[in-house]
Amino acid sequence: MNQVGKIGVVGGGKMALAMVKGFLTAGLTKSERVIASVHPDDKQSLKQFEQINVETVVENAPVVEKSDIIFISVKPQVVPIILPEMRPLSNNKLFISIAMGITLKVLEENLSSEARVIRAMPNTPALVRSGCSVFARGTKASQVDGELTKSLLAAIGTCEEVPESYFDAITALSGSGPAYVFVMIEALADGGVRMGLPRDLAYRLAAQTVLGAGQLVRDTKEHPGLLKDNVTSPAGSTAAALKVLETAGFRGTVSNAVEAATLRCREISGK
Ligand SMILES: NC(=O)C1=CN([C@@H]2O[C@H](COP(=O)(O)OP(=O)(O)OC[C@H]3O[C@@H](n4cnc5c(N)ncnc54)[C@H](OP(=O)(O)O)[C@@H]3O)[C@@H](O)[C@H]2O)C=CC1
Ligand SMILES: O=C(O)[C@@H]1CCC=N1
Repeated sequence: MNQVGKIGVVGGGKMALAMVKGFLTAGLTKSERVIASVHPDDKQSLKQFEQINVETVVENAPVVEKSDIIFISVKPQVVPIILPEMRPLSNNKLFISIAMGITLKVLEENLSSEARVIRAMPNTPALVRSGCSVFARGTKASQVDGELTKSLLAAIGTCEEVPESYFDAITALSGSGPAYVFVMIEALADGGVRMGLPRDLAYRLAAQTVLGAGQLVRDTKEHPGLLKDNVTSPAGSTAAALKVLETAGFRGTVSNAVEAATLRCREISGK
């Protein structure tokens, strides 16, 4: 635990809170070694950081000054506002930006030339240490910085180093992906309720079904199509359901959703 320096969070919102709670649950750091800037208007985040005994401040400067590793977790539109504030304090600090669409080039150009910068893309299941994250290193970030980032993000799920060119598609797939899956879980449960199940049972079964199906793909490494075939009995109920999904363009719709999110990331990146 001692090797992880003091962690700062600039923009203590939903994703930052999920990560910090994950770090604390993983025993990677202690609440007194974390500091977060939280907007006074974001009363909910303020309360939640206070509940986990993390020091909160309204200014970003003290976060940078007091920390070794600083997570940039404001919305992409706010990044150009906060980088100039942080620049004079950013020498020799490690910055890990999780902001959608904000490139390493933009981060490096707007922080001190001595700042070490990493771009990461986590997702909200980090809260329960089942997230998946990727990261890419900037020009000044060393292999040791990469290993440190990996140790932090791997404590809250899986973590891989990837080329930065993958980031827009990854943001669209795994960054935003939990939202698509939550819609799926809600829809599965709604269907069950429509067919007469109690709501709480329907949510429990829907959540466990998604979790189990994901684990089956991950652990067996079988093709998802084969696993789908294993569920689908000839002239059975699954085949009847799949016909409805295929007729409605389920696959194409999900795939198009990933494309739409990727294009939005590219737009933010100015590509
Ligand atoms: N949510 C997710 O699943 C994921 C999000 N991300 C990225 O994480 C970042 C944050 O997203 P998310 O947590 O959802 O958003 P939130 O809006 O919950 O968090 C951002 C926080 O930054 C605060 N803020 C606004 N302006 C400033 C400022 N000038 N200085 C300091 N803090 C400020 C906001 O306050 P206020 O609300 O008052 O404006 C808010 O509390 C985004 O860049 C997003 O792309 C990445 C992966 C997944
Ligand atoms: O919706 C967004 O812009 C962010 C990026 C990934 C998840 N949430």
